[in-house]
Amino acid sequence: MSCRHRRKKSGSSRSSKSESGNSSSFLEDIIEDHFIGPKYDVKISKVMGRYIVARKDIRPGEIIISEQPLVVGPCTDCRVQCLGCYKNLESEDKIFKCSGCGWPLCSKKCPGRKRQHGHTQIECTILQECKSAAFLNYDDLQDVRANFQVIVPLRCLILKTTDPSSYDILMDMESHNDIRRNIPDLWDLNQTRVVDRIIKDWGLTEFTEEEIHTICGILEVNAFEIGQQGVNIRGLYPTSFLLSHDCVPNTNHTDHEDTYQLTIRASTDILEGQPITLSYAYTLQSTQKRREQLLENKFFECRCKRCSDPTELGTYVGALHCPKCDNGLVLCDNPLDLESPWSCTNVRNVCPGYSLSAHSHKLLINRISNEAESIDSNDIDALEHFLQKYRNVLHSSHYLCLGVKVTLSQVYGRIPGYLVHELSEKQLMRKRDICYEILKVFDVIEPGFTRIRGVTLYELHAPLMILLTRQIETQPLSKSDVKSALKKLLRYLVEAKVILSYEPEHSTEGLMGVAAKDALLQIKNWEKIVGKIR
Ligand SMILES: C[S@@+](CC[C@H](N)C(=O)[O-])C[C@H]1O[C@@H](n2cnc3c(N)ncnc32)[C@H](O)[C@@H]1O
Repeated sequence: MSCRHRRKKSGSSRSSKSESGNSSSFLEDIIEDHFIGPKYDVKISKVMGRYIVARKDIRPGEIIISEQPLVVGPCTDCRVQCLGCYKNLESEDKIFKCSGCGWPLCSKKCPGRKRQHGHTQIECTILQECKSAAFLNYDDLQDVRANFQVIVPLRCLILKTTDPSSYDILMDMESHNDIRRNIPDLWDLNQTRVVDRIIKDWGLTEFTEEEIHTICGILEVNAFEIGQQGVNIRGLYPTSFLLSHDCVPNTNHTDHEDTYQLTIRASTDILEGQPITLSYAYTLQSTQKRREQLLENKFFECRCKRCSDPTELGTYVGALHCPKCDNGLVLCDNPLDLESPWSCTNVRNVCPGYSLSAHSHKLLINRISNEAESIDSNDIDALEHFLQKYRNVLHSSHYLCLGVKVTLSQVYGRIPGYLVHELSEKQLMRKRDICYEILKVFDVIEPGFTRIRGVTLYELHAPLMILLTRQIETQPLSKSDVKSALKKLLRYLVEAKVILSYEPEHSTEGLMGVAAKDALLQIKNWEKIVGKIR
């Protein structure tokens, strides 16, 4: 959702613990259920509007909603892309243009041409008849990009005649027009880029300004960011928009690479009557950043448990080290107030007292954040240097450190000079320990069967396996020690395989799931030496 519902995407408390892990038998029991009728009830609250709750107890991994989109198309900040299949076209020497309407397509044979949720015949005819391509200046990609903002609103308007019942569902979604109308930057941009383009420039006078503004709001508040491998698209779904936000969500979602079918699964146990939630913001951010983003893009102030707690549920993902005393942590005095100062929480007789205004804190974090973002994600030395440089400023679980650690967990073992069998024992232990650190924090902020957990468990298996084999080579271990180490590995891999099997087949995560299956077979080979592992 435009900070759209993010694809970043628990099990019972049992299944969400990183160290104890899930029992593999529980995981292997999971079978895809064919669902009969909705698993949720719709409720209304004064604060949140409509939201959904579990109609019965729901288990981790269970599908709650799986549905086709009402509409799909380019994101507002997208690159110039094919209107049919959404392939990025900015690196092409020459952009191919649709022979009908003159808008960008990847080729004459684009699979998304004349296809629902691609470049339909009716869209092509409308864009052609209103001579819309005359407003595309191909010498200025920025200008073409800006024009793409009109595509999804136009697709929504087309539904009014082609599929009135879908249009009614869409128009029943929250637009927050009353709030957005009073944000001149936002409203005026929509007016010039979308409303005026459709009505004045293209002459589609059958639509009203209010109607188009409402659609812009509905998209900002309700659209999901979807698409695989750098594809930058958004979609509106008939039921999934009802999930309320929580900074510790209990679901995650995936979308199908061809059909854009959205599937929402429980990541934790959700008990009957409990709200079914997802996070509209990145979970790996501090309370200040998430709340700012939610206010700016979703128009509400989050007051969830995580936001209300200065320690963010004991994870310290926003904490700083005190520059004035040993071991002091600097936390926000009142996280529900964006203007609140930050102070050292050490007792008075230990710390002389340290405080930072909200403004100074923001400047500091933005500066460090820009530095982190400028690091090449394949440059292990630079990533490690960043962690060293800020070890006395940021808590080791600070989201900026953890973001770098997530990158490190995935590049150690994958890039030339650091391929997994080339790693020294120290580097293997580093990869292993980083994975444990990541799991520990995500077990709290994004618990259960989540993409990050699946990926991190997969990343963890390689250093554990190699460390074990190297250890066996240098100092003989007893059969039972080897067996218990393999048991742990097996548990991690089984869980990774289950979680990653939810991912689209050809996505990086989906392929990792296949690799996890192969790794499991290899562990099985050890049974010839140590006996049955399970
Ligand atoms: C995608 S819509 C969810 C459906 C919406 N409640 C409805 O009735 O159409 C997102 C909007 O729901 C409300 N909302 C969702 N989660 C919320 C939360 N945790 N606290 C306050 N408002 C929330 C906000 O108004 C937000 O802009």
